[in-house]
Amino acid sequence: MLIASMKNVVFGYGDSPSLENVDIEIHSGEFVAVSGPNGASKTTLLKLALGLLQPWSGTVDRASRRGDGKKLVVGYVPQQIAAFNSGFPSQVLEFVRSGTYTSGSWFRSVSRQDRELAEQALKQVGLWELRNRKIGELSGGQKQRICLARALAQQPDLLVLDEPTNGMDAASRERLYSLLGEMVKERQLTVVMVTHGLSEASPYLDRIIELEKKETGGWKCCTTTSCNGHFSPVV
Ligand SMILES: Nc1ncnc2c1ncn2[C@@H]1O[C@H](COP(=O)(O)OP(=O)(O)OP(=O)(O)O)[C@@H](O)[C@H]1O
Repeated sequence: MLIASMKNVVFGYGDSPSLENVDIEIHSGEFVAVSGPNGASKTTLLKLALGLLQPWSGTVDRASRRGDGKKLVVGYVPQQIAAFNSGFPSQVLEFVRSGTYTSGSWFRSVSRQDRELAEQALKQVGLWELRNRKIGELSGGQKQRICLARALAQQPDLLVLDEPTNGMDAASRERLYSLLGEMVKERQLTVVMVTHGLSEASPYLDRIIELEKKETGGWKCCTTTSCNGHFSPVV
């Protein structure tokens, strides 16, 4: 099933386009990485795909329903988690559980299922022992992981992650890639992830969307596809 597609998309923040001729399709159950140097418009590409930015021209289509007719749930973990200063008042488990509210009202009472989903997500990212700590007291890598746990607690069909391994040590990065790879295989989760760690992630990836500089100054997308962990250009 086609989850999102971008056809001939052009976008820029100023007078000239920074992203040009973007043609991408994301299918259900794929693990796709978006890669490229700093400033190559990776975050911009995610925001266009999510509908947070509108293209100058071209079309962006997103599925709103799953194959079984239920609403398609999207979990988005942005790059900068600036709001978590030392005074951020929430406790870890409470924050992760708040992810489950996105499927209903903020004002409904917390169900047993919400609790179980939050607990499971926190265990999946390996931070169960920190459940009673204040978020503001955590390290950068730990904050990153609880944001991921919050997104997982939503039981998303599509997970959009912008550099989720920022601040994580090697063991945590490996654990995250392998967890995502497992969820893609077992639950038909679709993952689109901006990363600078292609070599570590590549055993789990189906495709890489690489942003390359054009002679005209903007950036274009080149897609490569996986074959037993080796990637070759899509022709
Ligand atoms: N709101 C904005 N207004 C104007 N320019 C912007 C805005 N957001 C991003 N840009 C510019 O657009 C370009 C692409 O930014 P973007 O954040 O998408 O890059 P990126 O590939 O994700 O970078 P990084 O790897 O450093 O996170 C950069 O030159 C950036 O300065």
